[in-house]
Amino acid sequence: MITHYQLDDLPVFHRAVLTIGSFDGVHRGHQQLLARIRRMAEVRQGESIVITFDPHPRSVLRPDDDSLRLLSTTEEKAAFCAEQGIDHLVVVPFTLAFSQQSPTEYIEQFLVRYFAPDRIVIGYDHHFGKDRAGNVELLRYWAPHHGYEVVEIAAQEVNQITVSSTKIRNALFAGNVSRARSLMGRSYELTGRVVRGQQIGRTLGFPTANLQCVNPLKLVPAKGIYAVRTRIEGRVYGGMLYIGNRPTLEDGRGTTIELNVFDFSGDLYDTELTVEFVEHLRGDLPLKSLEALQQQLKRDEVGARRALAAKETAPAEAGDSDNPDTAIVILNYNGRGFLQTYLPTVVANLEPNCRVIVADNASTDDSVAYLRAEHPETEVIELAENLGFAAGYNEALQQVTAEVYVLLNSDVRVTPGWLGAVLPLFDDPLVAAAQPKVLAEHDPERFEYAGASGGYLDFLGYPFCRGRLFGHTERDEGQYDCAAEIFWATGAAFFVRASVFHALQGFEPEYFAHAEEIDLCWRMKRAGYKIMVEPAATVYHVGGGTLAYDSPRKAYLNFRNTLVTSFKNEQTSRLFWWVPVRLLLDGAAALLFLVQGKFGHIGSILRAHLHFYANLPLWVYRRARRNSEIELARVGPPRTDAGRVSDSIALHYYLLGHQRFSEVVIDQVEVEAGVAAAN
Ligand SMILES: Cc1cc2nc3c(=O)[nH]c(=O)nc-3n(C[C@H](O)[C@H](O)[C@H](O)COP(=O)(O)O)c2cc1C
Ligand SMILES: Nc1ncnc2c1ncn2[C@@H]1O[C@H](COP(=O)(O)OP(=O)(O)O)[C@@H](O)[C@H]1O
Repeated sequence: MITHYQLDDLPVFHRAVLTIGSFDGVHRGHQQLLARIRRMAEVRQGESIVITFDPHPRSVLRPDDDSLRLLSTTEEKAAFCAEQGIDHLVVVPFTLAFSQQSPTEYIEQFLVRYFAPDRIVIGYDHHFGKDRAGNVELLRYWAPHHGYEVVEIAAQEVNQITVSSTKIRNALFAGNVSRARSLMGRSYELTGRVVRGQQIGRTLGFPTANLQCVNPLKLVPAKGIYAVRTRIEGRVYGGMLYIGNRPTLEDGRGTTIELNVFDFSGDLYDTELTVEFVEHLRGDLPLKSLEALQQQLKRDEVGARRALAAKETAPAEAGDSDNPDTAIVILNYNGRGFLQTYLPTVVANLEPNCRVIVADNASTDDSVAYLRAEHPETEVIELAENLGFAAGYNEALQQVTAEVYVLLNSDVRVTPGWLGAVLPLFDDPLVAAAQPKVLAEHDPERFEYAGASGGYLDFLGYPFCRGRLFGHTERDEGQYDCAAEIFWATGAAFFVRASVFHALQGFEPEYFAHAEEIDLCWRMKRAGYKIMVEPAATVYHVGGGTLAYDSPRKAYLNFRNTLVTSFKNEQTSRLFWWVPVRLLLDGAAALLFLVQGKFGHIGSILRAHLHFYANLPLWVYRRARRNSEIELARVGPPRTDAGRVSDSIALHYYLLGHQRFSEVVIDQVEVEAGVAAAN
């Protein structure tokens, strides 16, 4: 490919097939369009030409607007167009005078004079010339006169390209460099010159090359720490990159970009380095001291090396869909009937980049035979024994590579668009888990017990939902249709970021079933992650499928596991008063069961407490181990306040007679889906 920067030096083109635009980032949408232009030129034995402008027209026409941020510099654009097999890139110097040509002058004095086009491929909404008065119609009008043909790019394709560019920018502003990569078809890059800093880095054992962006208009991703690659004298090195204003040092130098290169030593001052963003590791943090910063840097190095190694062995990047690589994993135990009814709804509502896996928990019915015969499109993982929900998923997910897992109960009917509504939440790298709205399959106007429109926690550690308090479920009248940051997402349809699931060692295996998702969400929130609900997606849950809601066994697991969950996750200072209060309240629940004649349930509470105390050493050990895992996985300050109320729902429900969520949580914090920023 030849890049031309001067109109007067252009060669004479033969049968030019040209397109005009800013092609910022030359992402997958652009790539498809460029491939078409190349093919058209080949068929006509002509030359493919991309015309673009530098500086960007917006910075000339609106010089006061400093919001313009570019995904690619002109040099990068040239490299990317060359990769697409384009013959010529013409970079037209954009000036005020150029913008003032009349539309017909633009056609005659610019397009026809310099390119003598055979074909002009142009978006349906393309405008040119003074006051943007020229359009596709005008190009068509002059076509017979000048002997070119106009090919209009349809609205749908143009819109897709625009939406893609916006998505990439938003992904980068949120630090989600993996998403940007899958939309762009290559990693995002930034080039900077190495300047001098305060020379503190070397004293910490981590010299950091301070980069000054070569092009000030280039988009700098969100503050945070990233695993990156860079090339120095022809060799590729891994490294970790910091973007932030160093809250630890409080030196008032504004935002800096600092790179520590692994396995390298040498003077980099005044050289130009290009970094390729591989993965977002965490957000910027104020640390207590330089020693704490040094410890954090050591942990970051471990994380960055792991991320770089994983990317090297990962399978090829996902196709041309926006969705993250997603695996819907259904854990099945003797649920052939449910599979037969509900799996077809999952298969029918799949979206690009999503696949279905059934993990069979050693069923004794003919589930596996049924799957093999009727659902050959579904992968099957056969577990050797029935490990329950928690350990079963831990085991199965060891065998599944994906960016997002959707853990789906076998008794859930999904609806069209459910994946497309929830998955974009994961553009925000701080979102670790999410759920759709869950309605009752057998009473579809009501919320379903497990999850409803998002899980919350009261100050004593009792869970409840938007749409369900204790046993009472509300009718869904759209009252909880806003997306929100919640405390826990239901295990019935649990969207979870795979890397965070594994970093926190998944579910607590001893739980067997019940409340394991609350515990995992709590740990994620303590590590700085967000848990979300997106009610624009709806699923219908049978519920009580494997264990009836009212069974003493369910009550036992419920009391036992919520006890353990609070014990492991509450702050140490709260534990002292919390245990006696909890005992008292569970005692009150036992009295209630006595009145209701549910004697089995009283036994459940007793057994739950006995089990808890008998295993106390295990829980003390687990608490310590989980705490250190959380510290290693930390991406920001804990987010345990969101979705937690500071009073008791038992008080609301039993003493004040409140049955609706909106009577307990008065000010719901509305969150627009997909725009929750990372930092
Ligand atoms: C991987 C990495 C992570 C960092 N994390 C933080 C951080 O969380 N908080 C902070 O204040 N500074 C952080 N820094 C910036 C350091 O404060 C800064 O690089 C160091 O003090 C060296 O500064 P110097 O280049 O001026 O010598 C980080 C730097 C790197 C390379
Ligand atoms: N592995 C490395 N990664 C980054 N910079 C390195 C490395 N080895 C040596 N250097 C040099 O050290 C400088 C950074 O050291 P540092 O003490 O942080 O000083 P400054 O505050 O000037 O950036 C870099 O600019 C580079 O010249």
